[in-house]
Amino acid sequence: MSDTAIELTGLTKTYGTRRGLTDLTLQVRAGEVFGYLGPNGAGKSTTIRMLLDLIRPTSGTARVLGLDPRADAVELHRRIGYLAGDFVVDGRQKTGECLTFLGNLRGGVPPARILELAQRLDLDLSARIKSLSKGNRQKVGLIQAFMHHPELLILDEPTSGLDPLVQQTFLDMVGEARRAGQTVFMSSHIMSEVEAAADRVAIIREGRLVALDTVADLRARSFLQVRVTFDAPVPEEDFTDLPGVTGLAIEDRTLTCRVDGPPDPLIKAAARHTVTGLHADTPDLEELFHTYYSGAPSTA
Ligand SMILES: Nc1ncnc2c1ncn2[C@@H]1O[C@H](COP(=O)(O)OP(=O)(O)OP(=O)(O)O)[C@@H](O)[C@H]1O
Repeated sequence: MSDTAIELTGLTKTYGTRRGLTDLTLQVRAGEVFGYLGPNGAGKSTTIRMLLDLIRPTSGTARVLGLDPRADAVELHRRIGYLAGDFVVDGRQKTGECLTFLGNLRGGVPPARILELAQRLDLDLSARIKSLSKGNRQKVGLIQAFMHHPELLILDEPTSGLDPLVQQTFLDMVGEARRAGQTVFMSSHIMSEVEAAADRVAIIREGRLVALDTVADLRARSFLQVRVTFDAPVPEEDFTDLPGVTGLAIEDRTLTCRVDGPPDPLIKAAARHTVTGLHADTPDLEELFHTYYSGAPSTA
């Protein structure tokens, strides 16, 4: 197998006069977990649909597992596990029947494998699909994508509708796929879940690639929003001029600020008082995008 799982060159899709995706060039290496991030309408599903030949590029090319999504569609669909952003299946079927049917289309999947995944995700295989909640339907989508151990998993918003416990199970499954040498390309608009799973991340906005980096480097360029609460009001001068600290605001017993780089100076300054609460958040995707556009993070 080649060491490139997905190769996109100048990939462009327009819908009439509407922009879908503009001149996207990137490579996903075989064996990596690749996070594809962007806000609603950024072009994530448009990209993914072109990988599966569900829609065709206006210009540019996509190669998937070294093959052409159009000419080699049959072979590719066998070697890929795909979860659509709008995963739909026949609602009259029972989940188990549906998964067995989809497994047979892929050359047969042992019932024990389906059962194992259903148990891990806590999905009732005897329930009718139409009676399932959104999250439970999503589990059916995940199982059908993973069950045949595909070389490449293409997952469009895989954790949509899942509760935190199941999200964690999903992340474990991604980790196992990676250790088994499978490649995972997953889209999301939630930075934290991609951070937890991905080796590298691409960020798209308005149809264009705005960042492509390892998660570690993205995180290093990120910052923390910090809130510290104390048992008594604290003087502002104890916290001014701390390295990396900006946007400092102290109201009564609560301090909020932004920290770029190591939080150590702030933590040490705070520790001179009695800390009753500490909350540190990485910025959401929207804020991080802002850093790529203006060169300066927003201080929301
Ligand atoms: N069939 C279509 N006809 C016209 N415009 C479309 C079509 N599909 C997508 N678009 C437009 O292309 C752009 C990208 O949409 P796309 O669905 O790829 O975004 P996305 O990143 O997957 O967003 P989301 O997170 O909301 O699913 C949007 O402006 C959207 O309105």
